[in-house]
Amino acid sequence: MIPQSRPPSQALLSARGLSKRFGAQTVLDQVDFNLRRGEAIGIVGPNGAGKTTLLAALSGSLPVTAGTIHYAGRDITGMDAAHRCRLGIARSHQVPRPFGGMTVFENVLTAALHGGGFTRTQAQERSMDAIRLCGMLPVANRRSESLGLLDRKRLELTRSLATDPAVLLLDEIGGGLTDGEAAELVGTIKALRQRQITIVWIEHIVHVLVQVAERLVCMDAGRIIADGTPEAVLSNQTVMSAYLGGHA
Ligand SMILES: Nc1ncnc2c1ncn2[C@@H]1O[C@H](COP(=O)(O)OP(=O)(O)OP(=O)(O)O)[C@@H](O)[C@H]1O
Repeated sequence: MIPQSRPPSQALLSARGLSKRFGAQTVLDQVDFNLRRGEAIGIVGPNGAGKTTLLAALSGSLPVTAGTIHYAGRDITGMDAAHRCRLGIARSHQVPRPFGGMTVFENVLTAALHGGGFTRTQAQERSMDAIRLCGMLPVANRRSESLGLLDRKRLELTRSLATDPAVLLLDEIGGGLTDGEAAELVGTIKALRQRQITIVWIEHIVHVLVQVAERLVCMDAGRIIADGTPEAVLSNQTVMSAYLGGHA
């Protein structure tokens, strides 16, 4: 028999029995999660469901209390975020965290050098490619602290892209955008998919999310309560009651 902690053979990234507790509070409760190469998954769920915590656990920025994570056939459960980033797992944060005192280009270059582990020449090329793809060229020489919210969110995406990820974990990069800006963002994410980047995207704006995600995962109270096509998940009774306030 295959041991429980081994990922299914087709999974690129796979979590088994993932739990995270903060003191007495269980924020992730025995989560199993599989991501196949090239997929685009949307993660939805009410506030406090554990979505950001799941992303943090997968990226390595938060150690888990229990469970295992495998990536490309390797157990990465104890590996830190920097190491996982070099292996191809990049994360953008819900609250943008640009390096102050640096331009947009310098921010992106720093990510490519230190997150991606590239040589300076490679890092410059990767940075320019990511900046172009994310529409940041007009602001490339601006100080990051002078950017508005939209550009700071774009910078988060650009920095993670510059590390040359195989898996991109995106946390609410669409919040607060106008319809036109959201359409631009969808265009960018679709371009990333054409580059075979696997995407996990937490987003409250579901009509934007489903333009990219072919699979939705819904979380509530630290558990995955639905996983399937957007149509199936969004019409699921348990999902509807979770959004209306009752836990499944
Ligand atoms: N560092 C922490 N210490 C203590 N509790 C935490 C910590 N981080 C998150 N939590 C708690 O864990 C729960 C899940 O938080 P998380 O941010 O993962 O939810 P979420 O689904 O991403 O919510 P939202 O949609 O509001 O961003 C919340 O109750 C939150 O208060």
